[in-house]
Amino acid sequence: MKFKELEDFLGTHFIYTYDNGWEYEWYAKNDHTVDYRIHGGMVAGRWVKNQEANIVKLTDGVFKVTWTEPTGTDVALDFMPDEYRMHGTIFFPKWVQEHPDITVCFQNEHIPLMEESREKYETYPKYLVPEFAKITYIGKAGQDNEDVISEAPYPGMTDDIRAGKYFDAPYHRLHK
Ligand SMILES: C=Cc1ccc(O)cc1
Repeated sequence: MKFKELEDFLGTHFIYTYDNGWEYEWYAKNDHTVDYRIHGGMVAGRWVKNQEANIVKLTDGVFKVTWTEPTGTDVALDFMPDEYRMHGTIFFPKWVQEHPDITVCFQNEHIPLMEESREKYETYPKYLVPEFAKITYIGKAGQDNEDVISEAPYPGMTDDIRAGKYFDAPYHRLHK
């Protein structure tokens, strides 16, 4: 199916691997909310639900997503799903680069720690990571589906999802 309007993009679940090897999983939960899990890279193991974001259509089939996190990390993503390509820029504060372990958690349960850490440690210079990525999976999860990102990442999870072993046909999580 071709993507054209924002409505086509909202409710879509993606897995992609950045050209630097970092693997991410990301869900356009609704027109102002995103969920994600990080499977590879500097902060592998981190996962987040209900991050407020700005999501727009740039032109037919091209979508831009931007947000700022409790850690002070800023993110800008551009999706070209029909080409199985996206581009992401992550703007990490210095402290996340120096202490990535602090951010590797289910962030929703540790918001005060993120806010304390961004005050306690240094912000600058920021560490910019601009990378293209290859989209390896596109799933039509529907909007506000709490099953899409509902547990911590585990080794082999993205292979299970791609193999159709993780979600049933109505896009609910199997083996709960
Ligand atoms: C820091 C979060 C984040 C989430 C998705 C993505 O592609 C890049 C960064």
